Order: sequence, then structure tokens, then C-alpha cells
Amino acid sequence: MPDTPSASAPLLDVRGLRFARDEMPLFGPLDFRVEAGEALLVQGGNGAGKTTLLRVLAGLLDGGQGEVRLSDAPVAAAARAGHVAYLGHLPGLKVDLSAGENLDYLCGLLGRRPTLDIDAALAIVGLAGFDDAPVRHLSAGQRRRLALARLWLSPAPLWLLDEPYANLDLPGIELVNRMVRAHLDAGGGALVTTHGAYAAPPVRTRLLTLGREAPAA
Ligand SMILES: Nc1ncnc2c1ncn2[C@@H]1O[C@H](COP(=O)(O)OP(=O)(O)OP(=O)(O)O)[C@@H](O)[C@H]1O
Repeated sequence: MPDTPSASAPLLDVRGLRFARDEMPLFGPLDFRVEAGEALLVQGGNGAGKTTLLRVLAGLLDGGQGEVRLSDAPVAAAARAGHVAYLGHLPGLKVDLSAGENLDYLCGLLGRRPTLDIDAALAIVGLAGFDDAPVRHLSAGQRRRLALARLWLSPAPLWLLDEPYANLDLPGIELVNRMVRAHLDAGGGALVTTHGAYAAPPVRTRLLTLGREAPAA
């Protein structure tokens, strides 16, 4: 956890964050924050930089300049993976392992909420009985649900969700909304990227728009 946590501090406080690729600016400088109990919708068209922003915040992509504070303490990119839960386009699963083995492995790597076990998390995302199923036999939507189980098991208060509705059916979309609402009700926060093709999660939401027309909100 950050060195100097503060109950009233925002979960995420970003100051002057900018990113350039091959010296071409992609976004920024951006200033925004995420308070406990709220979601920040990161909006923008294809190529606007939404995924890049989330990967920079997660510490998965080098090259961002500016300050990223988590619960009132600056956290360098290399240390951020242990402080946030990132749900990316690719589920980040090992296809040769079973669903349960994947969750066990990821919990060992990134930590786990002590009040929840793997079977319960699988049941919550509609994968009860899939514990021993090899991930290579799962559909794209089932893999997405497995990644949601990992998210649900994570102890991190800040979720970074890159198009979390991708590959999901309507019950899956409702599942994401329930999960986000429960996470925020418990004092967590979330960044959620969106093209605007789906309704936003029904939670307290602010907006950050990437793109030339509206650099930041
Ligand atoms: N690995 C990479 N190497 C070079 N350029 C990249 C790489 N990844 C992304 N880009 C470029 O960076 C820009 C932003 O990409 P990014 O994926 O962040 O956008 P996005 O807003 O998430 O887009 P989408 O809505 O299409 O998913 C795009 O112009 C893209 O071509």
C-alpha cells in the first residue's frame, strides 16, 4: 500500500499526465481524480488513447510523464500493478491452465480479497462448475467472465476497466454493472473506457474525454 494513506484522499489523483509515441503527443497534459465511490468514464473515438491511458496508469506501459498519486502517495509506474486491478482487452489468462488454476495463479501473484474464495468468485460470474475447465476450451465471453472473477477477487480499491462489456451477452453486461456498483458501494473506484455504444454503469460518474476536439474534461 502507499506509504501515507489518507482516508479522505482520492483513490487516484493524476497531475499533468502526458504521453507521446515517437515524439508525437497522444494525450495530455491531463489532470483528473477518482474519489472513493465514483467512476470516471474515459471516452473517446478509436485511437484516441483510452487503452494507452489505462495501461500507463496500470504501470504496464512506460513513457508517461506526470504524477500519478494513489491514495495520496505518488506511486512509480513499476510499482502500480500491485495497487490497481486492470481489466484489459485481452483477458491475460494462461490457456493451458484450468479456470481455477488461472485464478489461483493470479491471486498468488497479485493478492486476493480474504473474504472470497475462488469457487465463490466463479459462481458470481456465472462459471460455477468450470473450475477444472481448461481455458482454451472457454469461449471469448466465458474468458471475459473469468477475467471478471479475477477482478472480483482483487484486493485493489481502484479498478481500471478497458471496455469491460466486450464479448459479453446482456446478462454479462448486467453482471459488470452490478460488480461496478458493489465495488463503488464498498468504497472502491473505477476508470471505465467507453465508445458510448453501451449505457454507462449506473453509478456516480464523471467524464474524461480524450481526442482532439475535447482534450480533457
Ligand atoms: N504498440 C503500439 N505501437 C504503436 N502505436 C500504437 C501501439 N498501440 C497503440 N498505438 C497507437 O496509439 C494510438 C492510441 O491507441 P489506443 O489503443 O490507446 O486507442 P483507444 O482510444 O483505446 O482506441 P480504440 O477505441 O480503437 O480501442 C492509436 O493511434 C494507435 O494506433
